[in-house]
Amino acid sequence: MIAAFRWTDPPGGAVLVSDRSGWWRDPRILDGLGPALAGLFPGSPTVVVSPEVTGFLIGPLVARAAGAGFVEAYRQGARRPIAEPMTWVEIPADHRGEPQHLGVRTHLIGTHDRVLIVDDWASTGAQSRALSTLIRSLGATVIGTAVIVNECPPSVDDIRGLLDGADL
Ligand SMILES: O=P(O)(O)OC[C@H]1O[C@H](OP(=O)(O)OP(=O)(O)O)[C@H](O)[C@@H]1O
Repeated sequence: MIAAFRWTDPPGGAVLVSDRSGWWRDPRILDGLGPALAGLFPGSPTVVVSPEVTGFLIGPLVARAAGAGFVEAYRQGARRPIAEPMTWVEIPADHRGEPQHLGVRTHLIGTHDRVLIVDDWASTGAQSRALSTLIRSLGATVIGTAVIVNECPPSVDDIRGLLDGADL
């Protein structure tokens, strides 16, 4: 996975950005991601929840491996309004320092659910923290957050990664 990852220097950009596309491009890595991420936490989730947009790629892979369903967590303002009733949570500042809201269709998560949050990357842990709050507000249990790269200090919530920031 390390060989398939690159830091890129976009034109006019002040900072390097991560190019994770090599992970999805490699059939062996793509095939292994779901089981590897599902294996970070013992126990059987009933549902995987992932934030837009890269989470929509990773989350279903993990759900398949875990025998769970998948629920999208949308970013407010990123698309046309969703017709069904939504439950939203505020993120005061994401890793870019900008506020945002994440929301799920309320009827898709209930008190019987054990939820695994999945994403490609945890930087500050803000999205994981906010999604945990949202899921608990619906009465469900949060198993933890599984990510490919975890840059958060060990003290930040229950986030587990396949790699940490130093690996890249
Ligand atoms: O731990 P945090 O500080 O909350 O940061 C983690 C988030 O940052 C990235 O999202 P990004 O905004 O780059 O969106 P993307 O999925 O569209 O790449 C990544 O996909 C996580 O969702």
